[in-house]
Amino acid sequence: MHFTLQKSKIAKQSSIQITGSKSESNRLLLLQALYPEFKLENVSNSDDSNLMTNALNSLSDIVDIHHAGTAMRFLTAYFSIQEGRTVTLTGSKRMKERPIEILVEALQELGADISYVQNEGFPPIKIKGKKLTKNKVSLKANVSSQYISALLLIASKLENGLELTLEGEITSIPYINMTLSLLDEIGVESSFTDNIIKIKPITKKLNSKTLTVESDWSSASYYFSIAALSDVGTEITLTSYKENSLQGDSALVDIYKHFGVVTDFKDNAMTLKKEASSLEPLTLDLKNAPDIAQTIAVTCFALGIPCDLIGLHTLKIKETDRLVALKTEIEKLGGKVDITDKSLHLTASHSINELIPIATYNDHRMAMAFAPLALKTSIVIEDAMVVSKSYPTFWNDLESIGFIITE
Ligand SMILES: O=C(O)C1=C[C@@H](OP(=O)(O)O)[C@@H](O)[C@H](O)C1
Ligand SMILES: C=C(OP(=O)(O)O)C(=O)O
Repeated sequence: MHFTLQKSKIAKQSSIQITGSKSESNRLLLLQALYPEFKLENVSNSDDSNLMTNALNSLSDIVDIHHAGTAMRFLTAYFSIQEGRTVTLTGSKRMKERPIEILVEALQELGADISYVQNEGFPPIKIKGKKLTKNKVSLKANVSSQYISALLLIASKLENGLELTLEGEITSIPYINMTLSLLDEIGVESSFTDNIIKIKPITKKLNSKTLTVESDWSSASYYFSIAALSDVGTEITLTSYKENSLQGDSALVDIYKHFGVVTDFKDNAMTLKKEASSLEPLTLDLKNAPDIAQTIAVTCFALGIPCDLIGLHTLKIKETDRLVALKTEIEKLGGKVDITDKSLHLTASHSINELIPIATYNDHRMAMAFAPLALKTSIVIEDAMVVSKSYPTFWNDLESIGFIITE
């Protein structure tokens, strides 16, 4: 379904409630399956978190996690330790192109029984759950942090815990720290020094408690972009956010100062306020926050700000090759983009072509990142419902603040 977004103007003051972080939810859902003694509040309503919940509750021997990358990686580790159970873990066409070999090899080294059903190194995989007795493994850390988080999430259930050596430059580190912080919150001890992570095994029942998931910062990024493109004085309040977040995408607060967006935290909410700003070029390394690259590139394009985004080496193995997708769609709209396999350079442009259909490539973040452009010109978003992967109520929320959207 294509959505047309008429050139819109948003309310001077508005408020939005986004549900819990998809990343935190998918970790905590898995941990809850391992340790049923704790409860969760503000769990993400995303497709990916629903798929995670269903997969953890499923008794079927085939589990299909569609486009959900974290679910694919985390469940590979989870099913590896479900003794006596055999599961084939599969996903969408794109998921079958997203590499999983580094994680599979690490689990195999720990003793897991995993085999490839179609192509070596990629889903679908067949996992025969068993007790893993080894506790030391090394893996490449520069491809996806999700492999590392997957191992950490099951580590406290291994009889000797886990000692993980990370080889090479570590990518997306905040996501690894998020995993360790959540483990700490439920009572699992760990250490992370230099490139070695150690997790202690848990032998007794954990203390029961309720954990409240903080709202999703990657979803919040679209409101930072909307604020940046709005009139000076516009305020958007987003609830259930804290200043000291576990989510690396909270770097948005500093990054969007460049675009005149000032963030105030009060009573469990943050208010984004647009102030006057200049059009200085922007250079950013996003290796710690890859999911906000599309949002930032489109903000720059909309404001006519040139930018150099580096540290984007993980983007080509996400829901689509996000570097190619960004270049293709921004250029359709009249921009000029140069990419390598890990960077994007945007040349400042001074106009945006109207009503060009923007392709979304089964990537929720393509649809959401381009939507704020409607504050500058009328746009068309193809397959607009892709947003449900992480933010199912995105379009309703945009309408509630003044966007005019028609099918
Ligand atoms: O662990 C996580 O929850 C995630 C880690 C990141 O992936 P990479 O480590 O592959 O960059 C991020 O892009 C993804 O959306 C969520
Ligand atoms: C990359 C993402 O998700 P995943 O890897 O979990 O599919 C994302 O949400 O931007």
